[in-house]
Amino acid sequence: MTWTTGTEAAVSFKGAAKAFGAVRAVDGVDLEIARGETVALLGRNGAGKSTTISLLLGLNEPDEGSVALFGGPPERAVRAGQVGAMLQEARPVPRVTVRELVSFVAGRYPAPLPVDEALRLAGIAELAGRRADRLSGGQSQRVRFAVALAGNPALIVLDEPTAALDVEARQAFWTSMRAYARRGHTVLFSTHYLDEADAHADRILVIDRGRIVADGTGEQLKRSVGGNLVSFDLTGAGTQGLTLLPGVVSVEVRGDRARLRTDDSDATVLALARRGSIRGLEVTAASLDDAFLALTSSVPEGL
Ligand SMILES: Nc1ncnc2c1ncn2[C@@H]1O[C@H](COP(=O)(O)OP(=O)(O)OP(=O)(O)O)[C@@H](O)[C@H]1O
Repeated sequence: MTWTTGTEAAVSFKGAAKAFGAVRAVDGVDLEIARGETVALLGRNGAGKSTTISLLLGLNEPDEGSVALFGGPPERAVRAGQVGAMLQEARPVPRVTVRELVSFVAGRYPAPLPVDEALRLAGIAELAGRRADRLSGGQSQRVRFAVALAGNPALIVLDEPTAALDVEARQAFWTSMRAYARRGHTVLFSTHYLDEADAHADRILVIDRGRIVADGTGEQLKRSVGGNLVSFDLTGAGTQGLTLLPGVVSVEVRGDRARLRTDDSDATVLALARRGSIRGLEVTAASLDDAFLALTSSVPEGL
């Protein structure tokens, strides 16, 4: 079957949209993810990450547009064992051990990983004999990761995979995920954590109100919103004309402090000096957090 070994994108969305009543959870997404990429889907609560993932897995049908995995319908790729998923809500399976659970899932795929390898990769070798329904939240999460890996799928989709993990487990998780990605597999994970997206993805997709509002590396996203932030005390002076200063991309005022996003901080600072506005002056590089806040709206849907 050529479509399993072809060169089509691992993931392809064309104008995909999905609404729940008046809420356009996914609002016209065009997206291609190449085989072997590790991609983070970053967005606030309710931005549309889980809905995008459910369209991708064929759990929901788009109202408009189309979604394809490896050049075919998602259900076909899922049935062919090309996709492994770790979703947010999953009920533990009662009365089976972790090894039995992972073996059962592996057995449903055409070319699974050896069960011990899946357990080891997910960092839960020592939990193999434990009952899967008697684990802590973090342990259960790692079991779900092992379940997602068990079939050795070409594409693995992880919805907020580190949400319940402590710092150590989180690090161990990312080490495992990177090891899996290095085998040439495609990984898509959603997260609220900018640092995780920056550290562990080749590419970050920022989603806001169901739309992809930015697509690039962490560095590219930082640059796209203006490289530096210049802040200073207003000390009663007005904010008039700040947006017109050289280099300034945006102006934000918090209390008595102004923050200018600028793509030419030297020119901005010189112009501020000419205005006499240099009290408490500070120039910092824009962080991914700044980029994220600039790219996404702070007003919840519907307001
Ligand atoms: N089954 C549903 N019925 C009605 N509305 C829904 C449903 N699923 C999602 N929504 C709405 O669609 C929007 C996007 O939700 P989604 O769960 O995709 O966001 P998310 O980015 O995954 O959020 P979170 O980070 O909180 O998990 C939200 O406004 C949500 O309330």
